[in-house]
Amino acid sequence: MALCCALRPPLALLSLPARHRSLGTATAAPRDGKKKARVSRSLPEPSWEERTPLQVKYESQKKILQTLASRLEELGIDAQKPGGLCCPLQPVVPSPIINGYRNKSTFSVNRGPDGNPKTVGLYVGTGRERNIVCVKANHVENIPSKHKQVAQCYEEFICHSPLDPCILFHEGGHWRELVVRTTRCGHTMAIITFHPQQLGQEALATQKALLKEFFTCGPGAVCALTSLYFQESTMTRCSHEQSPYQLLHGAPHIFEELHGLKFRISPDAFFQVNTAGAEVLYQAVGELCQATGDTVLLDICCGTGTIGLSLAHQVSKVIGVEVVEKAIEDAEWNAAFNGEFKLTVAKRISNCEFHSGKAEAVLPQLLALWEDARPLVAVVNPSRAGLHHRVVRAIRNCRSIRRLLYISCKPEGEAMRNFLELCCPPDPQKKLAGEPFVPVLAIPFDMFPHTVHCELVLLFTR
Ligand SMILES: C[S@@+](CC[C@H](N)C(=O)[O-])C[C@H]1O[C@@H](n2cnc3c(N)ncnc32)[C@H](O)[C@@H]1O
Repeated sequence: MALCCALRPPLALLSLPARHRSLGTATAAPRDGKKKARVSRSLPEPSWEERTPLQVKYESQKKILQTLASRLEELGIDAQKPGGLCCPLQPVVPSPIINGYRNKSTFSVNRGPDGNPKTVGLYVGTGRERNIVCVKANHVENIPSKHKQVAQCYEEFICHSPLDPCILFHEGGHWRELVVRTTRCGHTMAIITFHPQQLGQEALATQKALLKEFFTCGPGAVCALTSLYFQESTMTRCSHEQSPYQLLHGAPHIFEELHGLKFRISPDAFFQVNTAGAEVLYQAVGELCQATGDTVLLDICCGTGTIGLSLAHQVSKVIGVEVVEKAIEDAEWNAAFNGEFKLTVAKRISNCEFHSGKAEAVLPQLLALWEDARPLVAVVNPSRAGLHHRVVRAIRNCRSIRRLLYISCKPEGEAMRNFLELCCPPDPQKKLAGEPFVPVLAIPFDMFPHTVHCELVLLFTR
């Protein structure tokens, strides 16, 4: 069982291991242990409370760049820069919003500290210690009050339902997760996951009707949902293709504004969880791309097309690739809508194409068409699983790509493997033939205040 990331933050920060509690902010740590020990002796180590979370985050990003530098050295690449980092690390860019910034929250249904098995909230504890409980999210600072209100109403609904919560699939029960998504224009989407177990169509229809009634004319109407979805699911997670999101009430999409553009968002489409933070991030990505009028921008793992569409006016063409079909439909709609109505942008958005499918399947053929063409800049923003090795190979072997921005919320994980494959010497066995990339700049963004996590942008050139 995974801990909900909305609750991880304060707990995780407080329990940071001692190795994360070294000194320093904007300057890199000395490379030799001796010097480091001298620094530690001469200055008392500040407690976590004495340091800002941004300093804590800076330290952890620094360690990631130090790890990358040593791994590259092991491959025979002279990568160590001052402080043992693989490239300069800029200070963490703060989020414009600190509290209540989340536009999406996922609430579980499970036993609370009082024993109530119909508690809607967030998990605390660990599976290994068998001490997981579900606690209400009322005091969690990064979740907005609207999300808490919908969670409270859902709890009220399931508490009055004769059906059981589904805690362990094989033990039966029905009521599962609630996802709440909101936008700055006041839209609220709720998605309820339900385990059908042995229920027939008629019984399912009854539950859906009760849910709709509760949220449209019952006590849940205070939430003023603009979309209410229901998904039957017998697995931990189901895509729309595996089990469709069923619209019970309202509009099929919510809409968000970002950099003056309007974005349509489907229930299963990714959107950065901190919209104001995303604006800051995309602005910086635009600057780091150094695009000229004839640049072609590859937006790999593009979601609803936010990065490509934000930068479309700077480049000759945007090519987006994304695995979630509904997100690609959103991206196409977003391109068309903003192209048609946003005549104020310097160039109308008519230069974007989006491809649906796994990047590892789509990209190799796509890049073959662009080899030796105009300058290509690649922006990759994969999920935590990182890029498939075929994607790295296709990028690496496409000579026109001289500049690559890797955006990652977990650079210490699978992304590290990608960094090494991008930068290692040519390796015929792995079919990594092109010139290696070199990391030249790292900028962390505080996309997730109240947590230990950052969004890291790593710029590579060759
Ligand atoms: C962190 S999100 C970034 C989305 C987008 N760049 C943004 O800023 O909104 C990662 C995206 O990668 C997509 N994705 C995951 N695996 C993929 C794959 N194998 N091929 C293409 N897209 C993938 C996910 O569906 C998700 O939309």
